[in-house]
Amino acid sequence: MAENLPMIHRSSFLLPPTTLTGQVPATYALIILNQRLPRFSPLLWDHAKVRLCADGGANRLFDDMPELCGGEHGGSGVRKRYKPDVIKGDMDSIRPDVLNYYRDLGTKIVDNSDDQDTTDLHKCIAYILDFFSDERKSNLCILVAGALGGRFDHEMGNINTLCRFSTTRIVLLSDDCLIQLLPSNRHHEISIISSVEGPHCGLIPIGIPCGSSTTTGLQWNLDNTEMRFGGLVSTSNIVKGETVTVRSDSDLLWTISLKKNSHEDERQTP
Ligand SMILES: Nc1ncnc2c1ncn2[C@@H]1O[C@H](COP(=O)(O)OP(=O)(O)OP(=O)(O)O)[C@@H](O)[C@H]1O
Ligand SMILES: Cc1ncc(C[n+]2csc(CCO)c2C)c(N)n1
Repeated sequence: MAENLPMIHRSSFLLPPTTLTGQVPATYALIILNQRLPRFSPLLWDHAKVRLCADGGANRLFDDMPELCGGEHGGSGVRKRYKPDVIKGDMDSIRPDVLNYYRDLGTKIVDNSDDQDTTDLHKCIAYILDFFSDERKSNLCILVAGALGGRFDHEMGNINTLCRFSTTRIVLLSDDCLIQLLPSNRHHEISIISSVEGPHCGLIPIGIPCGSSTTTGLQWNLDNTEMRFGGLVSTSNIVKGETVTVRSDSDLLWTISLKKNSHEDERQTP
């Protein structure tokens, strides 16, 4: 039964697509939020089969991508190359010039201004789940750029989205770290790509206390350990091996630091 097999996690989306020979690739979708674009956003873009901007995320794509691409083809060349498939949200943050620019390029605009009860990130995830067939959904991984840092209510809203869509693989990313949910109905094998991530990491129960968690591959492993807010949560832990394993009786957040300059290193080491 699938539940008995480990769920494998590997941050391959942080490596250039050309280096991923011999692996069955995930089907990636990218959502850009309204926060400064992480430096590796062009890489995430190249991995993605569908790219969405959540409302004001379109401003960030428009403003930040030319600079991130080193002004290679001038701002307008970069903007045309990085055309989102969809802009979706309640449209109270996107600038009119940005909306008109991408609409004229052919981006689909979905105005959900009538829905003031779910976040723009939630709306984008719902769109992606409708977009892919059941077969492709089984291999789907949604990358969310700009999900951390800045407003704490937004950060918590983004983490809540992981919990609302707990059966979908979603990775929240910032320049500094990534966060994903490890559902308790599976055990987990996290393959560490040490050129781009680690060593700092954390395992955090969310919503409810966690009665028992057991890990391998960390400096401070959990051994049938209870975690709860107000008691122990595993922060400032360190990855020790190539693989971290996690078993737990409640869902946990897994977070790992991302290395600065990792892509320069990657380019130097073929
Ligand atoms: N400072 C931030 N930190 C983390 N995520 C953010 C931040 N700002 C925006 N986001 C994310 O980007 C999405 C789109 O942002 P946008 O500013 O368009 O949202 P919004 O609904 O207009 O926000 P609000 O009306 O609360 O200011 C949000 O749904 C949220 O997921
Ligand atoms: C209890 C409660 N708190 C806050 C909001 C506000 N809100 C939550 S999501 C959203 C859309 C943001 O694009 C807005 C305005 C609400 N509806 N209900």
